[in-house]
Amino acid sequence: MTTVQSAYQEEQERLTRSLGDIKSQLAGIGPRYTGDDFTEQMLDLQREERRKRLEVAFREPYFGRIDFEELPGGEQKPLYIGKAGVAKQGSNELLVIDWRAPVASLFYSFTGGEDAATYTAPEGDIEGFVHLKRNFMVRQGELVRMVDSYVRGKEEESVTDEFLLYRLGENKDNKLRDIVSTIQHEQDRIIRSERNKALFIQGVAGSGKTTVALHRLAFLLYQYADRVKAERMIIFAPNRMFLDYISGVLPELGVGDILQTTFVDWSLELLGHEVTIRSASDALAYWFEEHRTAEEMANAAGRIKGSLAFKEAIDNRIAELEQRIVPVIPFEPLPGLVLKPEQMMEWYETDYGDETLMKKRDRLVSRIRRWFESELKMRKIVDKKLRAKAQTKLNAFAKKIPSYTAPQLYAALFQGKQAVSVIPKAIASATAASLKEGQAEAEDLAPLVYIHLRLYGLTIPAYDHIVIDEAQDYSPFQLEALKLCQRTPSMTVLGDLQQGIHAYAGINSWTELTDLFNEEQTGFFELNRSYRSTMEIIEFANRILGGMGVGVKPAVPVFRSGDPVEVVQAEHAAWHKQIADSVRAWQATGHFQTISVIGRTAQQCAELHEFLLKEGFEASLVQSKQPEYGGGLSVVPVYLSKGLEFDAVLIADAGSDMYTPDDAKLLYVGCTRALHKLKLLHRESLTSLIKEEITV
Ligand SMILES: Nc1ncnc2c1ncn2[C@@H]1O[C@H](COP(=O)(O)OP(=O)(O)OP(=O)(O)O)[C@@H](O)[C@H]1O
Repeated sequence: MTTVQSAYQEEQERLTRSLGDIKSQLAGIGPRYTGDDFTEQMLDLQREERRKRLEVAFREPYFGRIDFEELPGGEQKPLYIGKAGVAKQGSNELLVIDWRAPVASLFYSFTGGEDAATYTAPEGDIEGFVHLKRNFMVRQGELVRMVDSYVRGKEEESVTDEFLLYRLGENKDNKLRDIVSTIQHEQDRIIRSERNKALFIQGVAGSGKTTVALHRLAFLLYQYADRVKAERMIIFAPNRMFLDYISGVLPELGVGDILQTTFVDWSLELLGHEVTIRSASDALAYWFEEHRTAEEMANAAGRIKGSLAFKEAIDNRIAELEQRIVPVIPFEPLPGLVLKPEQMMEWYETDYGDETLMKKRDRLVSRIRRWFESELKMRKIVDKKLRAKAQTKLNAFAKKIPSYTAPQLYAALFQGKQAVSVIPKAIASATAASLKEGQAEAEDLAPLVYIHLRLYGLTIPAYDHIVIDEAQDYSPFQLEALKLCQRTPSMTVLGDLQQGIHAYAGINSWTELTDLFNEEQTGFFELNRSYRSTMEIIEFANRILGGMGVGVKPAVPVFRSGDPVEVVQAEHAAWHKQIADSVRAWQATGHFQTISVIGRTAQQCAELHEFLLKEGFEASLVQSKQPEYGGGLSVVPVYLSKGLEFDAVLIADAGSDMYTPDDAKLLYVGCTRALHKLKLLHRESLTSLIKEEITV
């Protein structure tokens, strides 16, 4: 038997022993408690937590091993690393170390070399030699793959990326997956970054931004278990379908209860549904079903309403309102009974210091009412008529102390002479008209939420951590609103400017968002390696953006080669048939689990979908309101494909009439969805965004 074979056998035996241990621990947990005793219920919850951890461990106890010799004088020890830490039955000795534990960081940060490696533990930096770094793949209790990526003294034999390449070469189903076994060093730095920061991540398509953010949540919950609670964490994603797509990762990492929502849904809830929103699909249709120029996007209402200039105008308006809260005239409900403005100001300033504006206002009104009641009592005013008259005066006086809901104050910003000057007249009057009907646009939500929070404060517990995915589509104003929902900034904000297809609402530069935080509260990371697609696909997609000029950083592919990208001219009459033939040929290989036909508009996709159904394909049509992503064969409008990925992608029509020079980001998004296979058809001449014809 060779050394490799015997090592493999030893590992298989250890695996079998570990699984046996975990199984018997699971069996020992016993049935669930269903009685009324509170202590028992608490104990039951703890047992359930443990059961879940053990179940995760039973599926795949560990994926890595690192042999570490702590200096000075420590023993060389094998450490097995898995998704959930497990102690040996009846002992404190660890069978599996949680991937988030300090020592496990070595598994991700160590990239070879004979020098001592270091990791940071609560007691300080720990130094030592790494002797072995081994990757495993365990399926149904069997060791199916074992790769040594580092063996001390035999570095020439180390194969750093083999395991990663194997994982990347696999097909994808309808859900994003965890990457604990192959987290890369540059990703690990982000995941393990300290808590009290607004962390910004600019990452190219497929660099693992979404995945990394989810792993970061799991890390924070582990590392700061006493200060961070899952129910006080929130993830903002672009739409419901995307939330469904990422929904498998956190449970697989043993994390539950994190609120996952869209900014629109969250805002409407916070505003108590006082406004309704024009459907997101209408806005998408406006921007994507017709050609819109870059200039139109740059001057869109969303950009202006999302700007800091608008926020400043609102801050000024709130400051003015505050000036008007305390009456400047005395209140005299009865002749000779006078409440002076100075007294009201004193109450306002000294008694309700930190409260929000409308709370202070309401307290002031209550205080005046209490003063009124006690004065009447003291003066023994019993005459009913006199009392009623005084009461009417009180009510009239209280009414004059301004009170606003967020929609009321917001609407006032667009009306008549009082309209704020930063909003162009046409936009102001359109907004005023919609608000009259109780309707708002998505871009009105950030200012509305901001006003609501400034007037009434947060009525839910402040968030411990906020994740914002696809943050290039967020305005500075949205972040300002979210900042009010945290005690200290603790955010992970991720996106890719190169995929900023919603430029009518988002940012052009990260500084628009990073400038909202103090420098010491901010961290900025870039991820330039792309893990999703083959080299051929990434290089092809990079060339689409290449024409955009300065500031565009090309994605760096992992060395994973696949088929060349195909660009094929289609005859008008044969276009449909060519689409069906391509899909059929891909399906026939049996290599691809998810295939997407990506169209330019929702209408084109609906037609293609109908055609594919007629041809006998089982295909789903992705639409903007969709709550779920089903995998398999799907037809997707390009602007809804962002964030998703498919084994094979067919860009249905990359003609010059479909993708104008302004649509580079859109086409880039479409092409970078493909993992293994990318093909583009075009009926008219090929879009000028693709410089060279790669035809087969
Ligand atoms: N370290 C890794 N090991 C294995 N797979 C990885 C790794 N990092 C990323 N991936 C894979 O790369 C793909 C892209 O990841 P993800 O969707 O998180 O990237 P993204 O940067 O958010 O992409 P995009 O901006 O294009 O939507 C996923 O299939 C993910 O599993």
